[in-house]
Amino acid sequence: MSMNLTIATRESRLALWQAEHVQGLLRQQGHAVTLLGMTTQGDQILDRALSKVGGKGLFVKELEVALDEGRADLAVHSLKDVPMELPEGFVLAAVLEREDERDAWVSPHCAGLADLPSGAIVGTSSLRRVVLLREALRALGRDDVRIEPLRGNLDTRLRKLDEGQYHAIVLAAAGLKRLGLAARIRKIFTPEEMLPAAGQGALGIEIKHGATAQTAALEQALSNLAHQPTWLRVAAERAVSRAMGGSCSMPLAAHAAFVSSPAPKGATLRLRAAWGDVQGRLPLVQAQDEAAVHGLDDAEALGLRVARQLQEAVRRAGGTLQS
Ligand SMILES: NCc1[nH]cc(CCC(=O)O)c1CC(=O)O
Repeated sequence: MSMNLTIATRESRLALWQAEHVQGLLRQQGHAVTLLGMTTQGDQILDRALSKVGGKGLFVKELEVALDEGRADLAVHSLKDVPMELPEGFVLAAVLEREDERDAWVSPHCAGLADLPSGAIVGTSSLRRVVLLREALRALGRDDVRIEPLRGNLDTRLRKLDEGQYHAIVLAAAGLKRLGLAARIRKIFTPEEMLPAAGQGALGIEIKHGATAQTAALEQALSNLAHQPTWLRVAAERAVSRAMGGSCSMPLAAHAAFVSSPAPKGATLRLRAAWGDVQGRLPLVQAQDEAAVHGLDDAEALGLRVARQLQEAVRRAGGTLQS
C-alpha cells in the first residue's frame, strides 16, 4: 500500500541530507514523501554550550510537536542527539545502517595531536571529546594545548577553523562524509584513541505511536529500512547512557562492535564505555564487557552491565556522577 508521508526535519545541511536520504528510501518503496523543515531551539542557541541549556532534547522537541499535531508522520534524527527516554507516545521505529561512528581530526595545519604547535587551540564542544582529548594530551605531555568550545552546524564549525580561530577541530566523521566533506579529514581516531558517543553515525526514525491502521502501515514501511546489527549496537550503547543517567552534560562515551564480522544473529557484541571528570582531576574511567546478543533485550542487558561496572569504577576513582 502506497502512502503519502511527511518527514519533519531540522534545516541544517546535515539534517536535510539525512531526511532526503530517508525520503529516497521510502520513495523506492513506492511512497510519496515530502519534507517539512523546521528550526529547533538547538539550532537557534549558538552562544552557549548545549550541556548548559537543556541538552540533546532541544534538537528533537519541535519535531515531536509536528508529529503530535499530525503535521508530519516521521522525524529523522542523528541518533546521538535523541534523548534516551522518548516522551510518552513516541517510539523509535527504525535505526538505519550506521555510517562511520568514529571521530575525525580536521586541521589545515597538522596531522594529529602530536604535531600541534606550542600553545595551540583545539575546538570541540562535546564534553566527551573534551575529556578524551585531555586524556590523550596528558599522555603526550602536552599541557600547553588548549581545548576551546566550538558550536554551530558543520559548515559554521569548519568556517571558524578556516578563519584561524582554532588550529584543529574534532568532529563526527559521519557528518563530514555525508556532506561530501571527507577530503577535509586529516585523521580518523580509532575507537581506542577516542571512544565514540552512543549512537554516533546512526540515524533513527521517530514516530508517534498509535493503534491505527495508518501507523501499522507506516511501521511496516519503516521496518524495511531498519538495519538490525546497527540497532543492536546502538541499543547496547544507549542502555549505558540511560543507566548512567546520561544527558549531554555528562562526559560519557559508549561504543559497541561485533567482534566477529559480519554480524550474524547471535554474534558476540563487545561494548566499551568511558566516563571522564569534567574538572580534569581524575583520570579517565573505563569499563567493558561482551556477550552473545540475539535481540534488543540482550543488547540492553549488556549495556546495563557495563554501566554498573562503570558506575562502580567511577565511585572507586572518587568521582561523582551527578553534576
Ligand atoms: N552533536 C551534533 C551532531 N549530531 C550528529 C552529528 C554527526 C552525525 C552523527 O553522529 O550521526 C553531529 C556533529 C558532530 O558531532 O560533529
